[in-house]
Amino acid sequence: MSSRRSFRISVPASSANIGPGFDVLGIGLSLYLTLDVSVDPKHSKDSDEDPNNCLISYEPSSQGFSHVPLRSDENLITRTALYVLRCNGIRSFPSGTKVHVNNPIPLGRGLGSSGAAVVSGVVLANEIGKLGFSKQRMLDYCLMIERHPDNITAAMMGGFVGSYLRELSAAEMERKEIPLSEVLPEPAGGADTGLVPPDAPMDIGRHIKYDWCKEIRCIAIIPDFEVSTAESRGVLPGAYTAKDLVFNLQRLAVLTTALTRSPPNPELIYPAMQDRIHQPYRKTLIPGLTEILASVTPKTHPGLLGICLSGAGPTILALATHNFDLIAEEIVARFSKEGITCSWKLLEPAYDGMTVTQT
Ligand SMILES: Nc1ncnc2c1ncn2[C@@H]1O[C@H](COP(=O)(O)OP(=O)(O)OP(=O)(O)O)[C@@H](O)[C@H]1O
Ligand SMILES: N[C@@H](CCO)C(=O)O
Repeated sequence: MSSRRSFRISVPASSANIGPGFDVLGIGLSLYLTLDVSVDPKHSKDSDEDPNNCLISYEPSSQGFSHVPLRSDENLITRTALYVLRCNGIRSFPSGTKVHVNNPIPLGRGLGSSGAAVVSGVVLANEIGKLGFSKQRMLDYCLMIERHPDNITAAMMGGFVGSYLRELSAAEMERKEIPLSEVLPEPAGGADTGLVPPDAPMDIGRHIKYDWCKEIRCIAIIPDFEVSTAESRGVLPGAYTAKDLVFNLQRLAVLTTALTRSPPNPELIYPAMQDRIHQPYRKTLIPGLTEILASVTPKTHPGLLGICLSGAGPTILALATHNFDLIAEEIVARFSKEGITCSWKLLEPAYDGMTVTQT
C-alpha cells in the first residue's frame, strides 16, 4: 500500500490594529494563502535536491513569485516548519515532500502576509510531523516567531479578534528567541547543528473572538510600494503620554462592541477608529496618510463607517456598508496626487481562520 499523503492548508490574510488597537486587534480577511502539500516517498529524487527534502514551488501569479527563496531553510514558510519539527525531535521533512504555494496576499503591505506564512509553516509541521497540536498550541509556536499576536491570531482563529501575550516568567524570558522583535532573522533554529531548539512555552497567546456585524465589509486600498513591519515599527517612539494612551484605550473599549451592533453607527465608529499610538508616526513612511485618514469621512462618503492604516501599512482599511467603489476610488485618487498608484479589494471577514483539508 502506498504511503502517499496530500493535503491543503489555507490561511487568510489579516488586518491588524483597526485604528486604536495597536498590537491587539485583528480581522481575518477573505484572501487566502494556500499550500498544496504532498509526501510521496516514490518522488524522493525531486526533493533530494533540497537539504531538508522539501521541493518548494510557487504559483506564477503569487505575490513574491520572482524573489521568494525556494530553499527550505530560507523560505519563511518552510523554515518555520523546520523550527517546529526540530523542537519536536524531527530534523527534516520526510523524503518526497512537495509544497506548492499560491499566495495572493501582497508582501509588506499591512495585510498580514508574514503572519499567514508563519501560521502556514507551523500547520505544515503539525501535519507532516503528525504532532497533533490544537490551534491554541500552534499559536505558541507562531508567537515564538512573530511576536505581535494580532495578525497571527486573526489568521489562525479567524474573524474579529482581540489578543494579548501573557507575562512570561523570568526563566522563559531568558531564552534568547523570546521575545523576538520580528520574524526569525536566521534560518530555523540556526544552521542544522543537530541540536534541538528550545520548545515554545505553553499558552503564550490569549485571545477572544468578537462578534462582527455582517453588514460591515472591508475595503483594502493597497499602494504599490512595500513598508516592512520592522521599518514601520522603527519610527514609533519608546514612550507615550498618559493622554495619548487614554485616548486610544477609550476608543478601543467602544470600538470592539460598536463593530458588533446592527445597524452599525458611523457616528460612533468613525471617531472610535482614531489612534494616537502608531498612525501619526507612520505618516513619514506613507505619503498622504494623515490627509486621507482625516478627509474621507462618513459625511463626505455615506456608507463609510471608519478608516485606518491596515497593520504596519501602507494599505488603508476602510470599513463600510455601501458605496464601496466611491470610497475606494477617492482614496486611490488621493494617493495618486502623491504619485502613488494603488489597487483595491472588497473583502469579507474570514470567519474560520486556518483550515486543513485532506486531498
Ligand atoms: N508566502 C510567503 N512566502 C515566503 N515569504 C513570505 C510570504 N509571505 C511573507 N513572506 C515574507 O514576509 C515579508 C513581509 O513581512 P512584513 O511583516 O514586513 O509584512 P506583512 O506581513 O505583509 O505586513 P503586516 O505585518 O503589517 O500585516 C516578505 O518580504 C517575505 O520575506
Ligand atoms: N501591530 C503590528 C502589525 C504588523 O505586524 C504593527 O502595527 O506593527
